[in-house]
Amino acid sequence: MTGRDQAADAAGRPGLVVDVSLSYGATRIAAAFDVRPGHPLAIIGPNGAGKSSIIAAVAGLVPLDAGEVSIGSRRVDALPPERRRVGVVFQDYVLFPHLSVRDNVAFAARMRGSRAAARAAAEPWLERYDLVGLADRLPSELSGGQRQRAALARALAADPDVLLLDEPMSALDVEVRDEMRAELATHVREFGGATVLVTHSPADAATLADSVLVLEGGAVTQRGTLAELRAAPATPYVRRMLAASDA
Ligand SMILES: Nc1ncnc2c1ncn2[C@@H]1O[C@H](COP(=O)(O)OP(=O)(O)OP(=O)(O)O)[C@@H](O)[C@H]1O
Repeated sequence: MTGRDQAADAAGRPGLVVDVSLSYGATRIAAAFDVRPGHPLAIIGPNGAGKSSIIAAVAGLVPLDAGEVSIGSRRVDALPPERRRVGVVFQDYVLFPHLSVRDNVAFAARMRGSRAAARAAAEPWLERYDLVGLADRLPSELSGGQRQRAALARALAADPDVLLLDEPMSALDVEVRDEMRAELATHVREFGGATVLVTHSPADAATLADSVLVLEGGAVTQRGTLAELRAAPATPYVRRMLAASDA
């Protein structure tokens, strides 16, 4: 058994191993980390640190200069995004604007079968995410929190091995953020697979993740639990970031 197979949990969910480097012209971004199923990792860092790029690299949306992405014993970095079994929820949720909530959630199943079968497959996800009453609406007719739920339901309905959340809370009003954060934490726990979350907020990391990877200027500067970071911040940014929050 390889180390990667051992990263799978008792339910057989695979872990994620990432060791990637990529560049945009002179801007270089590199990170290596692993994520166990059921132990979400938060990537925190200042603007432009490369957090979204790492997420995009795992999802297959930007090309690598070098490195690997493996999910369990499957090496996926040469696969197109749709064959990686990675679900992504972006900052702005990117639901298909011309499709109803029902058809957004049914999207992955629709790629594999008929419209009727896909809509039937979407039904339990609509129920689970409290979207039944909203199923015939377009994304533009939803609130931010409802859009977040729909985007999560769409990502998870595809039965991904890995869930990537890029600033999932940032489009939400402060008033609903605490409630939505708790709701999202419940859904992430229910998913139970390897989950990576990009955030600027230690409060998000505290609620949604087990540990934190700090990315600064395209490189990893620290990894640990929030308590470990607080006990020994590796850089001035980590110190400032934690001081600015009471998470
Ligand atoms: N498509 C692109 N072409 C050129 N440069 C890019 C591209 N995408 C990102 N970059 C640059 O790469 C760096 C990392 O960007 P990235 O979006 O990954 O950072 P981030 O940590 O997610 O930032 P933020 O917190 O502001 O969202 C930035 O300097 C950015 O300008």
